[in-house]
Amino acid sequence: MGTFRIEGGHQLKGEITPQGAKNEALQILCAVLLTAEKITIHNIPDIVDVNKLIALLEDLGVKIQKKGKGSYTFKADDVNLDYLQSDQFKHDGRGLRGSIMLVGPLLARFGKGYIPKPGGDKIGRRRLDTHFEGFIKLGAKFRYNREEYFYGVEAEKLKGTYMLLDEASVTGTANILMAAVLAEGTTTIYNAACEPYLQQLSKMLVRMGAKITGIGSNLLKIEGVESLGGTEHTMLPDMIEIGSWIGLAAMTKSELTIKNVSWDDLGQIPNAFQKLGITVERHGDDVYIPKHEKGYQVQNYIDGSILTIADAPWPGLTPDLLSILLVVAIQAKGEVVIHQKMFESRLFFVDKLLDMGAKIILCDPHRATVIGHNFQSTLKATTMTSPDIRAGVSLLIAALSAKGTSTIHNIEQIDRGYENIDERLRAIGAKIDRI
Ligand SMILES: CC(=O)N[C@H]1[C@@H](OP(=O)(O)OP(=O)(O)OC[C@H]2O[C@@H](n3ccc(=O)[nH]c3=O)[C@H](O)[C@@H]2O)O[C@H](CO)[C@@H](O)[C@@H]1O
Ligand SMILES: C=C(OP(=O)(O)O)C(=O)O
Repeated sequence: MGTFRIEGGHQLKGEITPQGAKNEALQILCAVLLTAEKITIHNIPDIVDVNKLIALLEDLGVKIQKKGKGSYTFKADDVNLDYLQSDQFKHDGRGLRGSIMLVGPLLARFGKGYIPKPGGDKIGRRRLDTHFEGFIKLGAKFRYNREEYFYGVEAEKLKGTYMLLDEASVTGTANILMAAVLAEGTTTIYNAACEPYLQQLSKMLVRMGAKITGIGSNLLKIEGVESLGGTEHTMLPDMIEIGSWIGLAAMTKSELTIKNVSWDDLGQIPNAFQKLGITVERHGDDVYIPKHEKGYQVQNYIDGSILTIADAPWPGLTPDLLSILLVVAIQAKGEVVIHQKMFESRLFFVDKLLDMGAKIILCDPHRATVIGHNFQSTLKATTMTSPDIRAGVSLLIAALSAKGTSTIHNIEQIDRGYENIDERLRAIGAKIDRI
């Protein structure tokens, strides 16, 4: 188990460039299975989950060449479907959430897709019904081995149809979309998720020859084609990382420039931090956070009632930033309710923040009320364990703002999604060591 040692209480300064988006990378990498032609991808983040998926593709027989930092070519012209029944696949496929999106492309191109129950954050129930209901609607036969937690779908030829998803699942929409592009006839997906990750995937599929309309909306129309060709794709910057650095800057009273953020793809993210009173300035395509010498004051609603920050499917606020917004609220002036609607076990990490001296009431598993210190009291350093990727980074931000030296164990959770985080934070003045 890896550990970070963090000496808190230092202001940071400088520029930080976000990595390529983790959740986009997981979709885009699975899409390479849809064609026998070469696909070139740039800005792939060097993080544990993505590297695990690249290794899975390699084990499936995809020819992979590294062309430079973050740039790879992929050629899936000789896929080894037997690997899908191997014990190694049953073990390795479990290692991350994103592996679930191998199923749609495999089903579409080869008529069968299998996956063990995928991993990812333990943040509450993470069901897969939406994915498999979609495949069944397209004509696939579904089977599930309860003993091995092994899912499978098979179909000679998928047939386009209309479907209304039971929820706007991000990976579910990507999976069904990747199956539908090679189905016979027209598929309509209503209540589709439309995060920038999905917009990017859709645009890539169109460049490969797919016929998709409604990109960016919750109504996708896909006219199936016989086959797809190669393309080149560049990942957007990771919006969750960008949000993490905004929170870090405010909480440590640091002046920070976050470079090349693709501002127009950030949706509600700047707005959510601004509601906490944080100055988030657009400088070209950079985010500039000035030093918050006098702190930041939570904005109430027009009628004076207490602010609630809640997640929602895109274009609502992503749930992946709520843990970070919660931590940043600890030093705000005022009160805020953080409502994590999607996941039921994602707020339990507040216990560690209470140990550090934060004023938080966990109202129920989904809601926490934070009463800000307005920097009148500093958090105390402590020893903690990272329960999931975003809670891990939130604890890291808390530790960097705290008085004294903290330790965070189980940092593998953080490495799952943040590239070389210790080195990049040291470059802007953080005192952090990997021990
Ligand atoms: C690899 C990857 O891309 N992971 C992301 C993906 O996970 P993932 O695709 O697994 O998450 P889903 O979008 O399927 O759903 C996440 C949770 O939200 C609930 N839900 C979802 C949609 C909805 O309209 N209402 C609702 O309550 C689901 O029941 C589930 O508990 O999307 C999540 C939601 O943005 C993010 O937290 C994850 O980082
Ligand atoms: C929940 C997350 O990731 P995953 O879906 O990969 O567990 C996340 O990125 O915050």
